[in-house]
Amino acid sequence: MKTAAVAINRLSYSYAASDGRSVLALSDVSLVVEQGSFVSLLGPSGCGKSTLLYLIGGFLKQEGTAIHVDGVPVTGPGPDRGIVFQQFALFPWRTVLGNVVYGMEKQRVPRAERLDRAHKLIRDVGLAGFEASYPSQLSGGMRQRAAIARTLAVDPAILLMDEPFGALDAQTRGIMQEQLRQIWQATGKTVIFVTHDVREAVYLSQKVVVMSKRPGTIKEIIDTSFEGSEADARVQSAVEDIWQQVKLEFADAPAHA
Ligand SMILES: Nc1ncnc2c1ncn2[C@@H]1O[C@H](COP(=O)(O)OP(=O)(O)OP(=O)(O)O)[C@@H](O)[C@H]1O
Repeated sequence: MKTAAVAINRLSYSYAASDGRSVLALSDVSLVVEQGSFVSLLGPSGCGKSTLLYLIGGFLKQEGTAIHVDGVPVTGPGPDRGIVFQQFALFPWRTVLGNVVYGMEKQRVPRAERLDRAHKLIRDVGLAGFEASYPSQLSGGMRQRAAIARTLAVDPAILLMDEPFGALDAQTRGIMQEQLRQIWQATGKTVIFVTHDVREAVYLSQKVVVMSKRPGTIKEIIDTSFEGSEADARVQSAVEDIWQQVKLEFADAPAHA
């Protein structure tokens, strides 16, 4: 049996709003993400998808021990969890190569090894030839590839992705989805992927977690690991089913606070 990379047990989370009240963003969320699996979080705007991702990443603090990564309670960020944001979080003053080696410098990986690893990753994400370019000289898709390479460079066991392709045009997005799928299959990393796009979620993931409107709860977890000759038809029918679920939540979701 696969072991749980992430186990969440009855997690609730509130933000302190500026008027002193608190905003309940997540309510009683329980979820197991198995090691090496690809799970998408889907739900209406403001339902707490990013909040859940940041809590798993340890970037938001929570009291208690509702989240475990490999059996250890999350108390803060760690090198076992890498995050990719929608807006390409690259250092503008560093080249592509400089960005990709950054985390390895912090980890004191020897220079020759970090350059080797960086060059390989840059090739893997299709950026060979752009090592010396600065982020401002790259297209959106290229920047996001560089950001993915930078996150992969420190070899996190778990990749947390917050709408990583949300800002890309449809064609680039399709190419990036295919590349991510290949990276996932080649590396066996656990991926938790936030998206608004039902088709993207079904295409990429083994499981789609549908969340309710705020306060976010888990409405349904749908198995989408289709293989074989029926796969295409089953993807299509899963997209339609999940879309129906999500539509109900979107229909009466409050405006994003
Ligand atoms: N710093 C904050 N202070 C107060 N409330 C917040 C804060 N950050 C988020 N929220 C609220 O918490 C709820 C969940 O936000 P979150 O960004 O996790 O939702 P989301 O599902 O990722 O939304 P989207 O799909 O629009 O990105 C929202 O109602 C939001 O307004």
